[in-house]
This record gives sequence, C-alpha cells and structure tokens, in this order.
Amino acid sequence: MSLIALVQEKLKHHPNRFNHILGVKERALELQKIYGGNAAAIETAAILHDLFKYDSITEQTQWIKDDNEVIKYQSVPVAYHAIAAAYYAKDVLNIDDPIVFEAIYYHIWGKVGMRLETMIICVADFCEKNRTFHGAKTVYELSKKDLQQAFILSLEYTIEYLNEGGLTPFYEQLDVLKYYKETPWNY
Ligand SMILES: Nc1ncnc2c1ncn2[C@@H]1O[C@H](COP(=O)(O)OP(=O)(O)O)[C@@H](O)[C@H]1O
Repeated sequence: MSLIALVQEKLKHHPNRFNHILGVKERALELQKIYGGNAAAIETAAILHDLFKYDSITEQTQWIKDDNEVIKYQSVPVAYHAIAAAYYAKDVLNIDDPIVFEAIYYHIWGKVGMRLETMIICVADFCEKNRTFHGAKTVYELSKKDLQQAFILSLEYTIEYLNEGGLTPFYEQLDVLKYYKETPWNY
C-alpha cells in the first residue's frame, strides 16, 4: 500500500484533514523548488505528519517508547500526534531517514537549529491552500520571498491565537521564536 493510500484509509472519516495533507504536500514541494532541500523526504513528511491527528492520547502515546517524552509534553498533548507519527514512520514503516523523522516530529512549532526540510513543513502546514485562518495568506506570500520570516510570522500568529484563547504557549515555542528572530538563517 502506498503511503498516501495508508493515510487516506486512516483518515477516511476526516476528508478535510486528508485534503489538508494534500495541501501541505503541494505547498511544501512548492517551497522546496524555491529553497531546495530533500524533495522525497519533504513529500514523505508532509504525507505522514497528521496520521494520528484523531487518535486518542492513549493511542498516540503507544508509539512513543520513551516515557520522558510523554512527560515532557504533558501540558501540550497536541504534540503527541506529531511525535507518534514520527516514531511510527521510523519504527513501523521503516522509514530510516532523520530528515523525515525531524520534520514530522517538530511540525507543530519547529525546533532550534532545525533542518530546512522541517521549516518547510512547518510553514506549509500553516499556509497550505485550504487554510482559511487569519494570517495564512500573508504567511504564504512571505514564504515565497523569505522562508525564515514566514516561519517567524506563523509562530507569532499561533502564539497570538493561543493567548487570545487563554492558552499558554509551550516554552519550546517561545525558545524557537526567540532563536529565529535573533539568528540569521544559514541554509
Ligand atoms: N502550546 C500550545 N497549546 C495548545 N495548542 C497549541 C499549542 N501550540 C500550537 N497549538 C495548536 O496545535 C495545532 C497545531 O497542530 P498541527 O497538527 O500542526 O496543525 P493543525 O491541526 O492545525 O493541522 C494548532 O491548532 C495550534 O493552534
């Protein structure tokens, strides 16, 4: 079974999520054409990044072998679907590629010192064509000119959204934002 068929089957009751995944793939490959990076790894990460989006926390965390990782993200369980998909790709689908692993694992808010492919997935996730929320179009336009600034802006929009909803940004998100605001891109 192809990866895309696997994801389509898994998300058969969530067609909008499947369309989002196709949108991320399209947008990420568009950005790859501008900035480079490993196109095959980007495509694989885009297809798999939300595989476990609708699984329960118990189902998601079964793929995370290290309890310390589960504990670390206890206050932000939204992170589990990303981490679970990264481990599933590596351990079950035998996709032995650190680029794919990192891009899936960190697709929600990136990481300090992330690979180009990870930043592409983060930005594409925020601004793929089906996104209707505030900022998606602005981030997309900026992403064609300056990927790092588009990433920074996407994180700022997310943090603003969280603050408005009374949610606390996770400390890693703030660290990543600070790092990329202070550190010129070196890809
Ligand atoms: N610190 C946080 N606390 C709670 N929710 C968060 C936090 N950071 C990001 N989010 C939310 O997590 C979701 C990001 O998950 P992701 O899988 O990347 O995107 P989406 O579900 O939008 O495709 C977004 O809805 C975002 O608002």
